[in-house]
Amino acid sequence: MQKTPSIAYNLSGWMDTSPEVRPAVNDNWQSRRELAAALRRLNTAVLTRDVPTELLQSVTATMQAEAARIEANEVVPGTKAQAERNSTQHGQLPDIFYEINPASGQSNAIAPPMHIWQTDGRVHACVTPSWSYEGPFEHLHGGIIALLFDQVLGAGQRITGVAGRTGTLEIRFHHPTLLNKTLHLVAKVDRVVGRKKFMVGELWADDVRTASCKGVFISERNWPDAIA
Ligand SMILES: CCCCCCCCCCCCCCCC(=O)SCCNC(=O)CCNC(=O)[C@H](O)C(C)(C)COP(=O)(O)OP(=O)(O)OC[C@H]1O[C@@H](n2cnc3c(N)ncnc32)[C@H](O)[C@@H]1OP(=O)(O)O
Repeated sequence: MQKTPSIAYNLSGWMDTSPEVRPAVNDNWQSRRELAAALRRLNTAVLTRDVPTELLQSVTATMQAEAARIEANEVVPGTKAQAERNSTQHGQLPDIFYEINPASGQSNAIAPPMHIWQTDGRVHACVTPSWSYEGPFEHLHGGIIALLFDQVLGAGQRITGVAGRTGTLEIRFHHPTLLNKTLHLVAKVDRVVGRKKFMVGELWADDVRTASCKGVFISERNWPDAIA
């Protein structure tokens, strides 16, 4: 009988402690990072070029064929399944989380990607959103700002030693946020009350604070101690 693989649901080591993006854990993840970067580039190019219809149709046919080649491989859906696979190719839970998260995942083409690190009791992040994330003319979409805050405040709560889910996010948009510019986010724990972690964060473009956020993250009653 095949033994059920067990994993430690421990995310320690997931977050960097310096502004440098860490190298991929192996060639497979490095290749995924490069593919994700190519997909982001393609998406932004399609959105920002006056492309002839025939070229669009041709590229679509190519991409459909390429998607089918990838889909022909074994399905391993989601972070948990990938971690439980427990193979050297797939890495451990913190590695997988680092790569596939939709806000910060280096290997997720949806992610801008934002880079997050922890230092001095705060969580910092930087991100350069492209035209793919446009909301109002030439500016960042507010829903993307919410995504960035959710991730940064959500990452910051691990300073308390216990993870939790987002209960409430309250965002104030002070100024429009430009695209194609490196933005900085910072978050910290404001206070902890029972299972509730009250987080605060800010989004900065140069010396302009364009948005600020308050978030409540709530630990589950029976959350495994290892997850932090
Ligand atoms: C996903 C896990 C990742 C783990 C690794 C993390 C580390 C790596 C960083 C990654 C960063 C990712 C960041 C993205 C994180 C998401 O995106 S999570 C997804 C979005 N959120 C959800 O889906 C949450 C859905 N809601 C729920 O599951 C449940 O409502 C909750 C939030 C767990 C609370 O349920 P509950 O435990 O039954 O709460 P309950 O006992 O009724 O209330 C407990 C206390 O909280 C208060 N409360 C309840 N709900 C709320 C609320 N919505 N707002 C404010 N207060 C509330 C109550 O008033 C009560 O307060 P007190 O009476 O004690 O003063």
